[in-house]
Amino acid sequence: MSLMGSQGIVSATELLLAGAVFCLVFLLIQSLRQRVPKGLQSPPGPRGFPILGNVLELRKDPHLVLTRLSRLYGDVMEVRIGTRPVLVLSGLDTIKQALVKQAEDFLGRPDLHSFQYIADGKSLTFSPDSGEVWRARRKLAQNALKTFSITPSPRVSSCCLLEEHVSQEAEYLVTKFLQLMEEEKSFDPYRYLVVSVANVICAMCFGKRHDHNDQELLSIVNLNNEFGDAAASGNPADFIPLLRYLPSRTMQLFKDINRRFNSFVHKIVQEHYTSFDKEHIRDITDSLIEHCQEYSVGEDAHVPISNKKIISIVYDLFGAGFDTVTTALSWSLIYVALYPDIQKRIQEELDQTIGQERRPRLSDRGALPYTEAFILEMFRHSSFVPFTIPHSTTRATVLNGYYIPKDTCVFVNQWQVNHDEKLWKEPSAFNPERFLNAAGTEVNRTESDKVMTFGLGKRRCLGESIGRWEVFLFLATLLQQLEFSLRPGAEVDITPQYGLTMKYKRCDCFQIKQRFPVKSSP
Ligand code: HEM
Repeated sequence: MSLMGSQGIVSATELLLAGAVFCLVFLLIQSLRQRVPKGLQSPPGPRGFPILGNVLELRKDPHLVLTRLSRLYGDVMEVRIGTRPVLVLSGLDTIKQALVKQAEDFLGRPDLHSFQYIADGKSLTFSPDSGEVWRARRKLAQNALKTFSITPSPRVSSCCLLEEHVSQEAEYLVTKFLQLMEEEKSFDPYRYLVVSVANVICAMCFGKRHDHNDQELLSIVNLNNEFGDAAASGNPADFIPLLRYLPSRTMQLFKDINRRFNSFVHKIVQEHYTSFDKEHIRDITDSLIEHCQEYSVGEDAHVPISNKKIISIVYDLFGAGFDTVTTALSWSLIYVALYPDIQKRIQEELDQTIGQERRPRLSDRGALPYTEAFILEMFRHSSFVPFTIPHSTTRATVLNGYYIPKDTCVFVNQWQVNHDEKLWKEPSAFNPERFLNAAGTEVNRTESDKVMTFGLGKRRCLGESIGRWEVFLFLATLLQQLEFSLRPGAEVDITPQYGLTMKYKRCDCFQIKQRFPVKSSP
């Protein structure tokens, strides 16, 4: 994620007010910047304007602008956003060097003003903490996700696991799309995808599925879109500190979105506290409450974590768990509709491997190389998460011979890696076969490991497995039963619109055909 955007990040009034005051501050900051040790140099980068830095260049499609600039300045480059220097990393080898080999140096999150409003400043994902408490919370989150996604146990029956939730929602979508097709002749699948995907993470986090017309859930899934837009169009106060003290529409909107999201989750958590029964752990929220009761602050000899910081993990999991997967699925559907031959090949593979008598299961994944290659190409080509969440250096370090001071904000350009001509033949072509071996029977792991979608290293996406499973199972279930196409003559624009996650312009131009009569799954 980056805090720049297509809508212009700073309003004219804010700029004028800021301009006069900050000339002085800028000069002061420049003089206070850490000195570069002898023999090393600062990363190169484009010259910016005083106060604004490179903001004007980065207003529109920053992932493309920074990719272009990286060709001029290299894989380690410095731009300035407002008064803040930002390190921009490109090139798979350089990014691996930073996030994997020098993981501890690049582990932090920047202390951005707006991040304190996410989960009341206790977000596992966005708060600047990257020490022992963050590690312990990340482990707790990983265990909770694992318990409620794949591993049947005496405490969690298989009906509560991811596969069952996804299968149930995918079946709902098949029925709904057929009904919409009869009523409206063409439709926009996004509205239904987002609620189905949200229902999966809701079931895991809160033990509850919502009706597709549930206004409360609909308002929350829409909030998530607004969150992505607001975060991506950036908060000027994050980069020009004194703007925090001036009224700002962008910041007000961002606070509002977070307040509404927090109160939705808070209410559910309170209900869980009231009905909690340690003999019957229903979902991730219960398992976190149980953890709070068993290891309250001070009792856990290793890392004391406050109850608030334990419970707020569910905010991160719920918040991160549906926009990303929905966006991946909506890109998948537009690609199969645009490339009917590719869709046919996936369906032939599904027919040969699974047939029509039963529904796809997660265990089928390894036997469907073309479907997997398609999903990899969807991730690569759309690169719908153009940047990771910003990182920050935890100490002064050296990368590719350049000196990087402590607390430097770092943007990692995933889009650049996925479209790098040095890594990919014809990167702008959509071609799943690039991921298959010559016989077309196996996914080539050297190629698939080059795709950057979930970040890398210690901050790598915590829900990566779940995200990949969900995309696979939703897609396989939909394509087994339905053939997707676009309404003849429909004008579709799939240019990604810049945001936290990039989407194409929504359109109600999808059509479907049932491939064979629906049978219930054994
Ligand atoms: C296709 C689906 C998904 C994509 C493409 C995706 C992508 C990402 C990316 C790029 C990051 C930032 C990594 C970094 O900063 O270096 C991230 C972080 C994260 N993701 Fe995902 N994600 C997906 C699904 C999920 C799901 C389903 C969950 C939870 C259920 C989840 C939970 C998280 C969390 C908690 C973090 C923060 C990790 C940390 O800061 O330590 N994600 N994800």
